Amino acid sequence: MATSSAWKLDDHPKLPKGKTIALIVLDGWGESAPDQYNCIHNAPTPAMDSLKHGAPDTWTLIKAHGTAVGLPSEDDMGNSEVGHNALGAGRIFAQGAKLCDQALASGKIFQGEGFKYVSESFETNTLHLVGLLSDGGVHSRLDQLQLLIKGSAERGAKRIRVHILTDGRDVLDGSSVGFVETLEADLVTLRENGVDAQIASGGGRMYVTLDRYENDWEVVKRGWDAQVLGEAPHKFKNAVEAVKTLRKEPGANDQYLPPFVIVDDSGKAVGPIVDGDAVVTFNFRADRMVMHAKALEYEDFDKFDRVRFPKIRYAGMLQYDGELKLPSRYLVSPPEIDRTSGEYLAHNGVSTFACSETVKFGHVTFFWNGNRSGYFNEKLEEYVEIPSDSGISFNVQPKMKALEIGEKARDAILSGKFDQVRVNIPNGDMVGHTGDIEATVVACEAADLAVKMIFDAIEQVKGIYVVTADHGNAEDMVKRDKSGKPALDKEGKLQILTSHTLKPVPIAIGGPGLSKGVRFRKDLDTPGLANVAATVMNLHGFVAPSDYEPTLIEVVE
Ligand SMILES: O=C(O)[C@@H](CO)OP(=O)(O)O
Ligand SMILES: [Mn+2]
Ligand SMILES: [Mn+2]
Repeated sequence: MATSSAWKLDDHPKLPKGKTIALIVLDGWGESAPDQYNCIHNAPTPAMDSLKHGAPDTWTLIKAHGTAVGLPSEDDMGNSEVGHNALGAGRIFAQGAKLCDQALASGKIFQGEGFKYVSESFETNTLHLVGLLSDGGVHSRLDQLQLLIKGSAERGAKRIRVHILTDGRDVLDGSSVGFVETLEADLVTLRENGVDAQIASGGGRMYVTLDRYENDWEVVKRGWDAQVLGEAPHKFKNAVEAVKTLRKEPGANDQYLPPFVIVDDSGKAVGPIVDGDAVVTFNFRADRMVMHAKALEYEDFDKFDRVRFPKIRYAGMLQYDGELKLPSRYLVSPPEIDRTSGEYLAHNGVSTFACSETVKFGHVTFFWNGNRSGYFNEKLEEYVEIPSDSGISFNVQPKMKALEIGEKARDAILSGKFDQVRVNIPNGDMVGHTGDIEATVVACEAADLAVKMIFDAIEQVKGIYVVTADHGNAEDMVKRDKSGKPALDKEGKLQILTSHTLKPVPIAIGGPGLSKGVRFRKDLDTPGLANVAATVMNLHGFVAPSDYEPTLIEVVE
C-alpha cells in the first residue's frame, strides 16, 4: 500500500521504529481495593502484580467508563465495544447509547428513513420490538424502548409485540422480574388506550438470540423459533408469570432463561412475526445483534432452518455492521469511527498480528478497528481466532483459551514477522459475568499466566509490552452501598455483581525494548482508554495525528 500523504505519520523525535510491541488487553480487569470480592486480588497474578512496582512511571490507572469512552454519563459502566473503540481509535466518539438518547429526545428518530420504512406496516400489520430488556446501558436501555413504543403508538402503530431477552449480566440477576413488570404496566396503559400491545416471547440473553461472532447459531435459532415461528418449549399466558416461574428451576438465572412464548386462551402464540409485519431490534450495540440481523434480513441463509422467512420491514436501532451494511435499514446512524490507529499503522508499514478466542475475537479486530471487519492491508496483518467453548457457561471452564492465546501471541512475537502483536484475554470478564467467585479467581490466574508467556517472548526479542484492560469486572463481584460496603437485599443476602464496573483499569509499559527515559506523564487531567492509541503509535516510533487524545508517555533525558 503506498502511503498517501494524508496517512503518513511523522517520525517520533526520540523513539525508534522497529520494536516488537505486545499489546495486551485483559478483558474485564479493573483496579479496586483488595477484599474477598476482588477476584484479581485473590488470584495468584504475579505477572500483573509485579508491574505495580513501576508506579507511577510505568504503571498507572486510566478511566474506562462514562464520558471518557463516549457514554452518556459517569454512571455508565464501560464495556467492550466502547472500550476497544476508544483504545483503537484514539479519540472519544459519542457512542450508540448516547446517539439514541439524542435521537429520541429530539424526536428525530421518528422522522428518519428507518422509522418511516417500518411505519408503513403500522396500518395493517404488527410492529415487533426485539431486544435486551434492562437498564444496563451496554446493549440497550429500557427507557429507550419505552420511548420507542410510545412514539410508535403515537404515530399509528395499532398492534405491538415485544420480544424480550432477560439480562442479569449488565444488571443484577433476578432484576428481570422488575423490568418485565415495568414493561407490562406500560403495555396495559397502551391497551387501555386502544393499542393492542403485548409481550409475545422471551428468553435469557445468553441462551436466546444474543450470541456473537458465530460462536453458537443454536442461540439465534432458539430466538427465531420463539419470535418468528411462535414456538418454544415453555408457554405462558403472561410474561411476568413466565419469568417468575422459569426462574424457580434449579440453577436458573436471568442470563440463561429458556425460551418461552406467550399464548392466548386457545393456546395460540400471540405474536409470531408474519409477512407484512415490521420488526425493530432495539439494541444499539452491534456484536450480539449481527447474527440475528442476518437471519432477519438475508434471503440466502444457511445457518439454521428458518422454516419460514417472512417478508418483513426490518430496521435495527443502529446499523450493526457498516461493511456488510447490515441491517440495511436503521433508526439511528451509528458513530462514524474513522482513521483508527490500526488503519494509520497499516499505511505506515507496521505489521500486525491480532488474536483472541471467538467470544472476544471481534473485540480486538472489529471493535478495535472502529467497527470495521477485515484487514486494512492483508500483506501486513494477520488475525487469528481460537474457537471458544460453546454451549457452556464459562465458570465451567474458567481457564478458557487463555494459554492458547498466549501461545499464539508468543509464536507471533518470536516469528519476527510482526511489529505489533495484539491480544484480548477474556477470562476476567467472561467468567466474572457468571458471578461465580471461585471460578473467577481461577480465570484471573489463567489470564496472568498468558500475560507471563507474552512477557517472556517480549524479553527474548527485546521488545516492548503495553498491558491494559477495556473495563472492570473481576475486581469487584458484589453490589455495594454508597459507602462501599457490600449491599444486602431485602432478605439480608449479598447481591453478587455479574456486571462490569465503574472502576479504572491499569496500564503498564515495559520490556527490554522500551527506550530509557520513557515514562507516564503526570500532567494529564483524566487520562482514559482513548489516550492509549497515541501512546502505542509513539512506541512504534511515530507521532500520533494531532486530533488524537494525547499520549500517556514522555521521554525524559
Ligand atoms: O457480554 C457482553 O455482551 C458484555 C456485557 O453485556 O460484555 P463485554 O462488553 O465485555 O463484551
Ligand atoms: Mn470487555
Ligand atoms: Mn463483559
